[in-house]
Amino acid sequence: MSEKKTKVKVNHLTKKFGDLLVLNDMSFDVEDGDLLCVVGPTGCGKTTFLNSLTKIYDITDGEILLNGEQVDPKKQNIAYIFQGDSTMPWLTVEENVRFGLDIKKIPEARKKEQVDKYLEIVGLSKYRKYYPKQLSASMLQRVSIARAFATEPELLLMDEPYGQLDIELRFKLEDELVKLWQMTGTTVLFITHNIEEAVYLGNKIMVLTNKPTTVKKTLINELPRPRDIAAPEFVKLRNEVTELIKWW
Ligand SMILES: Nc1ncnc2c1ncn2[C@@H]1O[C@H](COP(=O)(O)OP(=O)(O)OP(=O)(O)O)[C@@H](O)[C@H]1O
Repeated sequence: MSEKKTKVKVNHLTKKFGDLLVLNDMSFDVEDGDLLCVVGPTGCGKTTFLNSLTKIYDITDGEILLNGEQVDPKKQNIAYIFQGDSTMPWLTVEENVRFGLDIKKIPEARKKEQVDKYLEIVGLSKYRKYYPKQLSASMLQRVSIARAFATEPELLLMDEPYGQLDIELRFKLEDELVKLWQMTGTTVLFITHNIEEAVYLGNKIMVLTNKPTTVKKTLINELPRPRDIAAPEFVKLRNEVTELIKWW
C-alpha cells in the first residue's frame, strides 16, 4: 500500500481571546485525500479553528502547515464553503463558478472546460445563465460547491454547509460531495454538528472536547459506500461518536 502524504499538519495549535483559552494545544494530521469530518460540543471552537486555518484569526501559539509550509490562503489555494448563500448575486451561475478561476492565471479554454465540467456534475448546466435570486437554497449550495471544486483547491474547508437545509436536500448534497471528493481526491475538512452527517461522509471523524478544546479522538470510518444510515454498523459508529461527544 502506498504511503499517504500529510496534507495538513497542526502542531500545538493554541488560540486565546484575551484570557479565554479556546483551542488548547491541538495537534493532528490530515492526510492527502482525506474527507475529515470534525464534530464537537456546541461552542467548542470549530469555527475558531477554521478561522485560524484561513488566517482570519492570528493564532496564539503553535503552527499550521499545508504541504509542509506555513498555511497562507494568499499563496495556497484553499477553498471555503460555509452555511448559507455565498454566491455573488450580481453574477450568473456560470460567472459565479468562473469567479475563482478568473483570479488565477489559467488559459481561457481551460477555464471554460472547468466551468462546463463542474456545472454538469452538479446538474446546473441548464441554469448557467440564471442569477442566484432565481435559484433554490440547494441550487445555491451547488453553485458554491462547483465554484470550489473548479479551482482544484489544495484544501477545501466546509463549515456546516448543509445545516440549514431540509433533510432530503441535505442527503442529495452529501451524496454529491462524496461523488466530487471521490472523483477529484480533494482533501476536505468538513465541520458539522450533525453526527449522522459526519458518519455518512467522513473517511475519518475527529471528535473535539469541550472548551478549552483539544482533539479527543480520531476514528477511521471504513463503512462501505453508499452508506446506509440504518445499517447496524452505521448506527454502532454513530453511537460511538455520540458517546465521545457527551460532556454531561
Ligand atoms: N472574536 C472572538 N472574540 C472573543 N471570543 C470569541 C471570538 N470568537 C469566538 N469566541 C469564543 O470562542 C468560543 C468558541 O467559539 P466558536 O464560534 O469557534 O465555536 P463553535 O464550535 O464554532 O460554535 P458552534 O458550535 O456554536 O458553531 C466561544 O466561547 C466564543 O465565545
